[in-house]
Amino acid sequence: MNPVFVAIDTPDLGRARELATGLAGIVGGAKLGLEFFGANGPAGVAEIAGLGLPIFLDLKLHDIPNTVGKAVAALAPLEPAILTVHAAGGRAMLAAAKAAAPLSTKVVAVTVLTSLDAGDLAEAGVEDAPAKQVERLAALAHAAGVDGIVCSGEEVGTARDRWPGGFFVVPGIRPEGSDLSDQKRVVSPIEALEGGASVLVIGRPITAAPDPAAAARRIVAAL
Ligand SMILES: O=c1ccn([C@@H]2O[C@H](COP(=O)(O)O)[C@@H](O)[C@H]2O)c(=O)[nH]1
Repeated sequence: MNPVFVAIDTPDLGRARELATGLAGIVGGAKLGLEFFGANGPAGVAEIAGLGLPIFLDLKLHDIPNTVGKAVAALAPLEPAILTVHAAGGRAMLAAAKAAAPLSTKVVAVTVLTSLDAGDLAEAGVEDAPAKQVERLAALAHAAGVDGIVCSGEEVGTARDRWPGGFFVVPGIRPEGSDLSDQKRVVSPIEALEGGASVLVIGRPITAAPDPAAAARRIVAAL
């Protein structure tokens, strides 16, 4: 399977359609997140899904178990290949998400956002390093019965060792020479893959390139 999922972060349905059409056959799937969903809703997701790429619905749900379970049930007709929730929502919330998801959907728990470093965690009252917090939340996600986690490429190797059958989604991917933007824990595509990533989420290095298809081809060819 092609592990590259392109993050289509735009509120513009036409632009999303153009990217998904141009990248089908080059990448393995399309990730649609809050920006796209807020503007276009489930109908927009269904329209992009109709273009042929597997859909990763990255809504990072985080609420009480009943609310998250009902939200996942409401999203179930979209049958996303992957759906995110926040591991910090706790064991019962994670279990409720998994129970409400279609069998074909991988429910993955976001551990520590790749835009955060140790200083950011300390500001939120977490004194441990990101790697330790990822380890803790990965163990919780595993125990709760979801399919895997989202973490950075800096932690995926250890996480994979501890959960060999897990599904590991790695954003914060930056090919040599590309802008970090708001990402703080980044690795290259090949480092993420060699670390044990199941899916590489890559947004701006592809979508902000003058020729997104050529940028995606270069990344996939280097794996
Ligand atoms: O920890 C996380 C979780 C999710 N993301 C999402 O991945 C993409 C990354 O986009 P880039 O343009 O390649 O930075 C974006 O949609 C985020 O919402 C993440 O970056 N980190």
